[in-house]
Amino acid sequence: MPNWLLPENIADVLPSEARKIEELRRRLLDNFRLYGYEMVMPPLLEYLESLLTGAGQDTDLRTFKLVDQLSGRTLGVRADMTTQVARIDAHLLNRASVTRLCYAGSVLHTRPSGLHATREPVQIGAEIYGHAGIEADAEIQELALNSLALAGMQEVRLDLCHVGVLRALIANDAAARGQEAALFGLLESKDVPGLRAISNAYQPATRDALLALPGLYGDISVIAKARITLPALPGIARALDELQALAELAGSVKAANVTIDLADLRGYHYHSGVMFAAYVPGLPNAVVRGGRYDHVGEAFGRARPATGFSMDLRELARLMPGAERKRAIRAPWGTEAGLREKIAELRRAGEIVIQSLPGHENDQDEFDCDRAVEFSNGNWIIKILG
Ligand SMILES: N[C@@H](Cc1c[nH]c[nH+]1)C(=O)O
Repeated sequence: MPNWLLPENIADVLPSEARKIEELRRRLLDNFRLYGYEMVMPPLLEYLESLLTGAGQDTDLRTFKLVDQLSGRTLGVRADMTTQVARIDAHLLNRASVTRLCYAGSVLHTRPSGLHATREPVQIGAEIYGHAGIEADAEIQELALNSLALAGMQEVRLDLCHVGVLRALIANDAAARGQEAALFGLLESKDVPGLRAISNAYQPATRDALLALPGLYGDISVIAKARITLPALPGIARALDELQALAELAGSVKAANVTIDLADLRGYHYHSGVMFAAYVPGLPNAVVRGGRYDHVGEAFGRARPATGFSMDLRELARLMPGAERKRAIRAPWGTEAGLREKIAELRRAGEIVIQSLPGHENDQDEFDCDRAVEFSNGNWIIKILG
């Protein structure tokens, strides 16, 4: 095996793709700033216990582990920056007010999340801490949809769900308590026979509700149907009200097609309330995931309401149309003051100027040199190339 082969689902990013990713990263971060989000840069590695605090078993399985030669302790490479940002909010900032934070950076996954998925996504996201009301979720949802629009995504499907429905059902039935993980798993895979088997000993109302959840999928009318089908527990009523408010809000954004899926709890292991995932044509996996996770701050010793979203820049950039080749100016190699001054002036004006190294006059692959700097009648001038 040649020793320059890369591991499976790990790849180099070549120039035109790298430029798309970087331009999108800048565009999204600049937009987050317009909403008042402050950027933070958590470390790539942390002690494993801190990295996995509040993160759930799913994150544990996705985390690469290694031994720290300095302390002898186990370190983890981040698989998701969201909980790191919650740690920053809980411990380092220690603010009592609302805090808006954003981030962008590589994360590593031990296993790809799909057949062709990368194990090194470039995660970008935004989080709000300190507000428990639906208004924060509404802002996050708007920003997520807005980010997809900035990435040129025209057709977006937004799936909304709420972990509060299942939690309320479990809390209300002694026989179901302690079986939360199994129930989440069965609902994730929409395993109705499995749900039927596990719920044998539950109250009939809990059982009927669990068996109804996989069918509570569709447009906003599902919420009204759920109000009739599911038991009238306060936790369920609250969850359905929140879903209704967010679905109406998202429905008013043009190009977003909203669906409700009360059994879609895939990949949400630290979330505590309303959750969403956005899908675009051409990609089976969600391009954006987000939602409320009020208990993670508590695991860090400081309870803070939290909600946010994140997405993979690599995947988004791949869905965008190919970047056009950038127009550039070719200049000869040389050290004369006049030439150097001319080149500097053009670059100050935002032009790309590429000096040809001797013997490599036609090498500029990514750039379309439509002009050239030339010496004519004692001056350095720009010549349009045909
Ligand atoms: N980081 C979560 C999404 C999220 C961000 N903030 C809240 N939830 C994920 O990757 O699924």
